Amino acid sequence: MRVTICAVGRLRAGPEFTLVSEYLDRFGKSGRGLGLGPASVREVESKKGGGMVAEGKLLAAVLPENSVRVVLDERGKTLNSREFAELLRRWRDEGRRDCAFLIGGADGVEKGLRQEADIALSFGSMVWPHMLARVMLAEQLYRAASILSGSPYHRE
Ligand SMILES: C[S@@+](CC[C@H](N)C(=O)[O-])C[C@H]1O[C@@H](n2cnc3c(N)ncnc32)[C@H](O)[C@@H]1O
Repeated sequence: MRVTICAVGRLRAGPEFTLVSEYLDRFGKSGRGLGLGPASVREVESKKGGGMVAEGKLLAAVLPENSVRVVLDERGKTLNSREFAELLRRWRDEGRRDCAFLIGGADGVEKGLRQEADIALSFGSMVWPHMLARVMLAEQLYRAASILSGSPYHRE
């Protein structure tokens, strides 16, 4: 199952970019034998303004067809890392070819996209900058692949 992170905003070279690249690379390697990955990033930017609605249209345009959709949203459901890994495993076992994660901009993900998503996933009720949410997602993808492969990276 391929993973696509559809995100508002361009991540320039810097610590967040390095971390996202590193974790997604590790996810790709750990997930290969599990039928998970690779992961890629599709970034959108509304240069003419238009806020959340314009960003929503751009995000919808880059979503892979028939993908399972996960919106990252602080009001969403919190999962522990094993539960997140199980969710990925279930979608993979159901034969889903694509899983898309949506990360919004300063105003969040447009309402329609939030309502249509298969799940809204929260990293806690605090609001994080979108680039940190991207780093955390990339790390949790790698952690999920480590859990499913039985690697000792994840400990409880
Ligand atoms: C600066 S936040 C936007 C917050 C905005 N108030 C809202 O209503 O969504 C940018 C993006 O980062 C992600 N994000 C921030 N905090 C999050 C959290 N605690 N859990 C999940 N995603 C989060 C979401 O995708 C959000 O759209």
